[in-house]
Amino acid sequence: MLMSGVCQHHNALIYKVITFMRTRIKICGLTRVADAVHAARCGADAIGLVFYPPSPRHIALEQGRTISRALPAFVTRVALFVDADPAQVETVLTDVRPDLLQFHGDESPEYCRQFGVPYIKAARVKAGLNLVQYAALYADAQGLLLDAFVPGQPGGTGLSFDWTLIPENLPLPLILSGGLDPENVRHAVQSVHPWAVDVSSGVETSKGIKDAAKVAKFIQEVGNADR
Ligand SMILES: O=C(O)c1ccccc1N[C@@H]1O[C@H](COP(=O)(O)O)[C@@H](O)[C@H]1O
Repeated sequence: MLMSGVCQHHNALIYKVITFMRTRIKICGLTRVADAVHAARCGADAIGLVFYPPSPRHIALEQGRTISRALPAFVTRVALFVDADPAQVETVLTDVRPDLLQFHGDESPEYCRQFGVPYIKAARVKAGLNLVQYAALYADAQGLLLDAFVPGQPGGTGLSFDWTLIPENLPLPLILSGGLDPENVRHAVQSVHPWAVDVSSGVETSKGIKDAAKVAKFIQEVGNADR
C-alpha cells in the first residue's frame, strides 16, 4: 500500500511520520539570475520560469537560458505555460532545456503528453471540481499542483483557497500553491502535508522581483514545519 500509486497524497503523510521526509520547495516566477541562485543556495528544490506573455513574471527565451545555466546541479528547472501553442513549448524545450514542464491552463492530458517530457498539471480549486477524477485524467503527470481559482487570472495571484477541499486519496503527489508566504507556509505544510509547496507572490517585493529575506524565511519555515 505504501508504494502504490493509488493514494499518493495520503502516503506522503505516512512517509513523513515514519521517515522524517522533507517537503520539497519550488520558488516560481524568477526573472533575475541573482534571485534564482539565491533561492537555490537557500535550499529550493525547483525554480519556476514563466513563459506566459500576459504574466508580469514572463521572461524571454534568452533570460530563461541564462537563469537555467546559472543554476547548480540538482535544482529542477521548471518551465511554466498557460495554454501555449505547442510550437512555443518546443522552442523553450530546445533553447532552455527545462527538466520539467508545468501546465497551468486548460491543457488536455493529450496536450500535456505530446512533448514526451515530465510534467506537472495545475488545477484551480473550486467547490464542485472532483480533484480525484481530475488527477486520474493526468495519471502520467509527476504531480498535481493545486492553486486558487480566480476568474480571469490563471495563477500567480497571491490568493489561497480552502484546503479542506483537498481529498486525502489524490492519486498523484500533491504540490500546494496559492497565496503561500513565510508567515503561513508552516501552518500549510502541517495542515495539508503536501509532497511540495510552490510560491511566487508571497516572496516578492514586486512582481517578478524576489525578496532575498522572504525567500530564505519561506524555505526555513518549510523546514521548521517538517521538524
Ligand atoms: O507566476 C505567475 O505569474 C503565473 C502566471 C500564470 C499562471 C501561473 C503563475 N504562477 C503560479 O501560480 C501559483 C500561485 O502563485 P502565488 O504564490 O499565489 O503567487 C504558483 O503555482 C505559480 O507557479
